Amino acid sequence: MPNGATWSDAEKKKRLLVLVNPAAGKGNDVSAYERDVAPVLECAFDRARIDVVVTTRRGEAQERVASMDLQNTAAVVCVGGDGTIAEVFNGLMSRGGAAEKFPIGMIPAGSGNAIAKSLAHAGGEPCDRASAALAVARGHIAPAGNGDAAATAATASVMHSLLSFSWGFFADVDIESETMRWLGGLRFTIQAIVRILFLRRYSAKLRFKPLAITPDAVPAGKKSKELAIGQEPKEAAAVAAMDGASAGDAIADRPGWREIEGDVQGLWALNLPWGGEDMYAAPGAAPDDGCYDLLVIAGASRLSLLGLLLIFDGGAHCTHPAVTYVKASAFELDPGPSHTGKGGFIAVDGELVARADGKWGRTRRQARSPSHWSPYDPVGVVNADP
Ligand SMILES: Nc1ncnc2c1ncn2[C@@H]1O[C@H](COP(=O)(O)OP(=O)(O)OP(=O)(O)O)[C@@H](O)[C@H]1O
Repeated sequence: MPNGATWSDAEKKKRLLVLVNPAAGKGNDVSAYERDVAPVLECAFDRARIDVVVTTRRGEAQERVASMDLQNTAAVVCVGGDGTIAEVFNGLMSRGGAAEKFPIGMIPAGSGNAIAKSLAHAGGEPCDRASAALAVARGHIAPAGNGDAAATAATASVMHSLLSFSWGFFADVDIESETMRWLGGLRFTIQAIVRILFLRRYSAKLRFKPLAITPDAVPAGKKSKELAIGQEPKEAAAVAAMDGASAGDAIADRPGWREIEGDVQGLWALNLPWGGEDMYAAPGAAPDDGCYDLLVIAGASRLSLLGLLLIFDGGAHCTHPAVTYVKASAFELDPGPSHTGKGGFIAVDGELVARADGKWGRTRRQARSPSHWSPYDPVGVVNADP
């Protein structure tokens, strides 16, 4: 369905599958769905055609979507956070074909809500349940990933990503803050401060294929390239930092690739501009630009990281001396352990990536235990959009 279109009569006769994750955010109250979302959805779909499923465990949303009747369903609506959307997206991608372009409605009810925030920002809408419900009821569909999704060749399995790939500082903050889920989005800030105070040092080898940003290279309709020409001062400053040619060392046997090796503290690769509702992490990112925006932190002191944390909400971190910000069509990460032997997680769309041998990361409790620590194998991430 093109942007701006609304549900056709034929689609309105289909069913709407609503998946409510009661564990998302501070603990999703199903009555909040009934109060804020259901009445709006019922403007477009007959109540009897709306199937509401409250998930009972991790993985259920993915399983349901993997086996649902696509022909008779108009869309899947996620009431949860990025993890819920990631499950639904992976469930659809596992089916292949038309399922890969199946509409997903996103009602922000998680801690980060980065995907919903990015889409709301692009549409000039506020990121809240009622506005998102209205967007679903209107049937306005925007591309959010299929043409630009990463096939993440992680060690244990292939994971498809709409939003992000993170390692080191960024993933540790995300994964280790899950015990503070009751705090909502504040859990990220608190855990980031903890991680800065008890700083871990990591080593890694990061290889990436940067995209040269020049006004001449701007394909029509590509938002991130429009930003590169500079429409908003803050964003233009951030995009100015995306000079792939000056980031990293050239790799002799791989033309066009660069390498950063050594004291790399964290990598956050984003497919969308917002990394959380108040984290304008990658101002130049767009869902359909065929690349990831890489944020690499290397050699930063505690003070420097604290300073970074304070300016993350507006995008100014991109020009910080400790940050390399570059657009890349592919990248490979060979992560080493942290000097404490703890953390060093990899997360895709905020979800922990398990290791291939299953010895570590089989459960989150195991993953957090240093006795289970061993490094990941190298991970390659490519963009599905050539
Ligand atoms: N009934 C349930 N009990 C426990 N976990 C669940 C249940 N249903 C779904 N989950 C899992 O809850 C996890 C967290 O959900 P989600 O990511 O949507 O919320 P969040 O982490 O608060 O938000 P965000 O990812 O935006 O920060 C997901 O990994 C999902 O698989």
